[in-house]
Amino acid sequence: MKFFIINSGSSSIKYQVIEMKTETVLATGLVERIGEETGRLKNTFLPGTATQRETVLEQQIADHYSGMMLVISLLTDKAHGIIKDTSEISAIGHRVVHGGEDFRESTRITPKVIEALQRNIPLAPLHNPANLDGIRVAMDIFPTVFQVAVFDTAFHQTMPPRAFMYALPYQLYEQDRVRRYGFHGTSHRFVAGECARLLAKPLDECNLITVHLGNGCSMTAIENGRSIDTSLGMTPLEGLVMGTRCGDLDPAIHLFLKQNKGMDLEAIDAMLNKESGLKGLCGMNDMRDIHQAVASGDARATLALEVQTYRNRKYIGAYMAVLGRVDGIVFTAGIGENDDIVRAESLKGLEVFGVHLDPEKNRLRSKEARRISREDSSVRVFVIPTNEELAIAREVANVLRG
Ligand SMILES: Nc1ncnc2c1ncn2[C@@H]1O[C@H](COP(=O)(O)OP(=O)(O)O)[C@@H](O)[C@H]1O
Ligand SMILES: CC(=O)OP(=O)(O)O
Ligand SMILES: [Mg+2]
Repeated sequence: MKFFIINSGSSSIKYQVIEMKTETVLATGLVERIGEETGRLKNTFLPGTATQRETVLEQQIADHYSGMMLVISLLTDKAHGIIKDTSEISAIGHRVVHGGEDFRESTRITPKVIEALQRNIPLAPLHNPANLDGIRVAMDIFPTVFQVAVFDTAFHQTMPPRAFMYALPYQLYEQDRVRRYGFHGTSHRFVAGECARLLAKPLDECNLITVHLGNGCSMTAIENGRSIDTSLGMTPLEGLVMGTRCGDLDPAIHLFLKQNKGMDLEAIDAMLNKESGLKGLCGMNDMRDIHQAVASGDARATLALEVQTYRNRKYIGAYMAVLGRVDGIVFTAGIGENDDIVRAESLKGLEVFGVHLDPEKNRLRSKEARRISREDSSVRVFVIPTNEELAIAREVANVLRG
């Protein structure tokens, strides 16, 4: 049983083909720079095996439709492909970023669901149109295949109003659904499940803080297995310091920029999403580059690292206060899984709350889920690799089983 998992972003498409019986990845890839002069498709068949094969194509990719067509022709290539016929795909799973308040669970895609996604476009103008494009293309090419939407927002639908309401005029919530939704839910849910296994405790008895630090960053307070607060907001801009996104900000800065810098709201929004965060502070948004710069004495890179890890620490402290008892803190995603310095800095000073990192375990490089706190740490700390694609595939299997 093969599933095709699609994560269609504003200018990229990530995908995987997974054999579900063994949860083996048959193909994984990324289409980038869609709509630019030269697009790029990188595909890997049988990643991590002795017979791994990589293909890179560089050519113009006008839109998501052409991107998907290119992917499918590669996957079904007579000589090298891993799918002989599109009918071999049993189901397709789509990452959909914003489900609004309409979706608490993953759902089979029907015309009604597509309508609801369209209604939610104003809540996620950058993400949902691209997700819808991915769905439309897949529907055209695989018209008879079962398709499922898996929402970034679904896991956070258990937040209580005190956590999801903004202190704004109530009508904005009532009429326009202005509230915190939270994102990366598929990842937070996945690592929470893995953490419960490491703690040898049922998930619904676990209190956790999950820290997803990738390009986008977010943190979630999980009480008895359910999300009760999270750092991203109505859009994926609030909270932690991200690669290019600012996170928390005084909203009056908008007015200041308009009045003093002559910027319009669109320019301000673009700056906060694409030119801020680590990149805004030091000109680099890849944490590996930032560490190199820090090592060679770059003061702004050092500042960027400090601002990010200080914000992380503040949120961890806040979520400890919200949860009371914390069984585990989990680091995940590109930075969370690989960066021992960010982890150590983010937990600095929390010893007083029972968080004791084991410096050696923290430094150890590994692709495995592991504990990095000392034996006597009352709050255990873990590094757990996230796998959003596998999590989506498992959700698809659930929906398929009904
Ligand atoms: N070995 C590493 N050390 C530190 N940071 C890393 C390492 N590998 C990847 N990263 C960071 O992870 C980020 C990407 O994380 P990822 O979870 O793949 O993001 P996304 O899926 O949002 O694109 C990169 O920007 C980079 O800063
Ligand atoms: C919603 C979001 O922030 O996603 P990503 O981290 O993939 O940009
Ligand atoms: Mg990611």
